Amino acid sequence: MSGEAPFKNFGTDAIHAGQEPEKWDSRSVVPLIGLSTTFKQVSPGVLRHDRYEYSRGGNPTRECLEECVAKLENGKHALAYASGLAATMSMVEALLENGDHAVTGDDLYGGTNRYFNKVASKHGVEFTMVDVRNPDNVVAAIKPNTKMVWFELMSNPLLRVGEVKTIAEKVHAVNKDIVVCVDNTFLTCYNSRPLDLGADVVMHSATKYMNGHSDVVMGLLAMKSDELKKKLMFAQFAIGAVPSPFDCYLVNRGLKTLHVRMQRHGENGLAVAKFLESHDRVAGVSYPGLPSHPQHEVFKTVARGCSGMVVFYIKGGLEQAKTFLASLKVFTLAESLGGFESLAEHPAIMTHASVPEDQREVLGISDTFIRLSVGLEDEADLLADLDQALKAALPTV
Ligand SMILES: Cc1ncc(COP(=O)(O)O)c(C=O)c1O
Ligand SMILES: N[C@@H](CC[Se]C[C@H](N)C(=O)O)C(=O)O
Repeated sequence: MSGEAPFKNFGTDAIHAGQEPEKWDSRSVVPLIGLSTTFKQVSPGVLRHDRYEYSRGGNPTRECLEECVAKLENGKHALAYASGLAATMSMVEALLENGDHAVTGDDLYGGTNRYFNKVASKHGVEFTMVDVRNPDNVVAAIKPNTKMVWFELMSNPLLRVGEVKTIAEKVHAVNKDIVVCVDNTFLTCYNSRPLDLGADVVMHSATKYMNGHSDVVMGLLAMKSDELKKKLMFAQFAIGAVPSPFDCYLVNRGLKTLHVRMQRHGENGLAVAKFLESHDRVAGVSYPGLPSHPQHEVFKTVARGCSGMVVFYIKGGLEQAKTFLASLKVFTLAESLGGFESLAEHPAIMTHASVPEDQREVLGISDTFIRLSVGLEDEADLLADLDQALKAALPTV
């Protein structure tokens, strides 16, 4: 799978869409960083080209990024936010009211789970979490007041696959007004385009692969519908969880190499997954790009390739997991993912500590469960590092 040709013109669009030098009086080839918070009006309430008024509502550097993302997602519109969670919150604020209901995946990034169930629920929105591996579970959870379905295409942390096309078709057959939102942080539009598979909105924590350099926190939403864009743009302006022009500049720059980076992340991810699968200190590996993944065939229908996210269970217990993580030299023990550098972490203690313990137990986010974000380093160095750390954790098998 990994290595297949990307979507047509992907690299060219990543580099040129929304970046026209003619946008700027100076004909700048690289977009300028527009720091001004406010823009001179022609007369009260009349804006030049009907565009910028105040930077929360629109900013030229942010617009370059948003146009590029819309193109890469094969959407019509994209909106940028101060973080992935700010994008998620803006969706809920824009689409749900007190008394409304949403169906979500049960395997979600811990912070999304925390936001839905501990924050948004306080404002009268009800959430039902289901295992989206079976699309019928989503349909069965729909109520008359359901307004949104939300799941991760490749879930964090278990790397379960949400069958976007089937889920969107079945949900829309019940009620075409239910907004299906897919968090595609783990795969990106290089590997899958949920809008083309029937989703209404695609969401990213751009903090991860979309920026790819672990130096910006940002969220993105993309969509085809003008009506959804209008609602979401109003919420973006009215709530104000927007990114800085400098961060927009950086993510826009990161996108220019998305296709090159994702190709290598996919190659290294597959190599690591295969290596771990054959390692005698490893109890089990999950990587949707591997034929052994229970949803490998389904995965191939929703994605063209996989990323650098690999999860596995180490043999032994918590002590062995901790020793493994402490012994790594090329991989860094840290939260987050999708950057050029390889990271390793312990979801139960780190990224998913906010998921209630009973839920973690049901899902299998146990003491021996380890998540890797495989970066762009040389494959041989990554494999050697994993090997030495596994042997340090389990000197004998
Ligand atoms: C899959 C996924 N969605 C959403 C988020 C939230 O994004 P952010 O940290 O940019 O707010 C994260 C990580 O934080 C994530 O891993
Ligand atoms: N301690 C943070 C966890 C941040 Se996790 C960041 C990223 N989504 C990942 O999965 O690594 C918290 O929000 O509790």
